[in-house]
Amino acid sequence: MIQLRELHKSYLVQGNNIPALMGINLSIKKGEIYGIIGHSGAGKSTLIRCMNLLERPTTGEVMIDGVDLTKLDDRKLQEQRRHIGMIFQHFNLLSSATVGENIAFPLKLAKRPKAEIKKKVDELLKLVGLEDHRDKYPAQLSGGQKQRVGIARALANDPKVLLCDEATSALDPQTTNSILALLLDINRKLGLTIVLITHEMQVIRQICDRVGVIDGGLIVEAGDVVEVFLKPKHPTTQEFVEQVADSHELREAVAYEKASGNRTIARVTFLGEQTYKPILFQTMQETGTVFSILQGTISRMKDTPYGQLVVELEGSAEQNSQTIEKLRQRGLEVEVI
Ligand SMILES: Nc1ncnc2c1ncn2[C@@H]1O[C@H](COP(=O)(O)OP(=O)(O)OP(=O)(O)O)[C@@H](O)[C@H]1O
Repeated sequence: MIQLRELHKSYLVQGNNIPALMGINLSIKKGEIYGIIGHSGAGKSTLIRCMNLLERPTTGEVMIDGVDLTKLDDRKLQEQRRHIGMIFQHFNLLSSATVGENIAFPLKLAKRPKAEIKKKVDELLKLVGLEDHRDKYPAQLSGGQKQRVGIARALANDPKVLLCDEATSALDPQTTNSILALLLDINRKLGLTIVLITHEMQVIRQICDRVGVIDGGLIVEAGDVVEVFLKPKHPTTQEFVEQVADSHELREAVAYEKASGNRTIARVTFLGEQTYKPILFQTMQETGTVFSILQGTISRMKDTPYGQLVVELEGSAEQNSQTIEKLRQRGLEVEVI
């Protein structure tokens, strides 16, 4: 649905070219939720704004559903932009218009008939759960409700793609969850392709299918969320994964245990169905190994359950390596740390 090829963007600041994107190649499939994560200044906003040419790339291609936006004249670009909805961190609502009028705005711009606009606004209010707020003004709404208006307005022209620019960064954790749940619901109901940028791994873990990590204007790692999350390779990715992994406490526990003897400590990863099976306990029983758990997580990445246990094996060296071998044979990922 979206292909970015060799995308470069520099800003001219006081006569100097400041590079923000340095050759981005990215392919986003129809119907998926693709997350782009990066630190402040990495180029996230520039990248997402290049996807609808709010920001014109210096060089490179922006293909949306087979059309290269960089090659279009202004009129054709306006037309194509109707297929791309966008929501923003600070909502960007018209403060002097009601909720209903904000949602109707893009339909009026597209010169849709009145009856059609009313029907569409009704549908969208229902979709985002704001049926009772049609005549309120943005100032009378909570942050979460404002973002729901932003989402409804972005969907008014039935876009193929929804771009989300830090859409939950101004919201508290509970409201963030409800907006992410709404985005997931819309993605499933409408088959809409969603691209979101964020600096929070939690957002990626909750709703994205795939993720790209941006650092210094380049995608430094990309892949399925499950893969990238469980085996982060690039140091920046590792930092983001640590945000949600209690790594500090773990490092302390591992250091303490290692200091007190020649122990084997392993991180065992369970994925999908394996997560709820007693594979670890059974294997330890078979090899007669005693173990203790230093840290454990059982959670989900979107629809995929996973578990990660850090265990200390207290058997003989032979028992421990036999245990590790058997766990691997049974399909678990085991990393000795
Ligand atoms: N309009 C602009 N003029 C000049 N430089 C800009 C402009 N917008 C962004 N930049 C620069 O481009 C680089 C990337 O900025 P960008 O806003 O895309 O990063 P970001 O990852 O979205 O950061 P943040 O999360 O802080 O918004 C930064 O060095 C920034 O200073």
